[in-house]
Amino acid sequence: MPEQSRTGVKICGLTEEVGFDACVEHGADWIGFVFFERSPRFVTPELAACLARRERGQAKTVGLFVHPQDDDIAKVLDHAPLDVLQIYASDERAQQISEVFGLPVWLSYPVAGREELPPTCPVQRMLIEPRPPKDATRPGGNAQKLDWSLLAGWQPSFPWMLAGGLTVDNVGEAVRVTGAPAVDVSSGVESAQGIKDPSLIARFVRHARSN
Ligand SMILES: O=C(O)c1ccccc1NCC(=O)[C@H](O)[C@H](O)COP(=O)(O)O
Repeated sequence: MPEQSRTGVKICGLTEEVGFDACVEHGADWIGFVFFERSPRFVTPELAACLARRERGQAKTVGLFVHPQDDDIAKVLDHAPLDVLQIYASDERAQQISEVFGLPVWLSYPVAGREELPPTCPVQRMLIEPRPPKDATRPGGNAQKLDWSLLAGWQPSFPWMLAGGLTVDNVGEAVRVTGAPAVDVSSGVESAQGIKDPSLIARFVRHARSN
């Protein structure tokens, strides 16, 4: 977990060793694996397990699931020991998943307006990101930026994370404008969809914590 005053950083959608090692080397707090088959970042449980074994003790692993059945999660956990489950589902389903698997759950919470910001947190953390475009093939990982002004002055009593369209060039401003205690990125640190760029990862982590 990041120190209290230090912005937490999650790098999501790891698929290969070079990118994974860069996350570890440059101090990412969380490394995400996408178990959504239509994503260019999809990994099998076996590949996730193979990559996770390269972790050297600091970063936590996050498994990302979209409206999963219990079996979908169980099959992954049979191979890959995950520290956190990031879920796209209802509040109630996210709570149920946390109870079934006894793991911390983060609920991905797409918003389009300030009135949609969550008043409560049914799980361990809310991941606030933009509602995907109507033609999107996936609910996240679309390099789509949220209007950060929606979050100005929002100070929930629960842990949250900002995601969506973050890059090495805008993450510092995003943290300053929103006060986000943690940030999440996928597209913004890639040289191609699903391929992470180690230098972008290094710069993103540095800029996220430069405030
Ligand atoms: O990353 C994906 O391909 C993905 C696929 C399906 C559901 C969620 C997905 N990503 C979720 C994340 O947590 C992303 O890191 C987040 O949406 C930010 O993505 P980006 O705007 O590309 O930085």
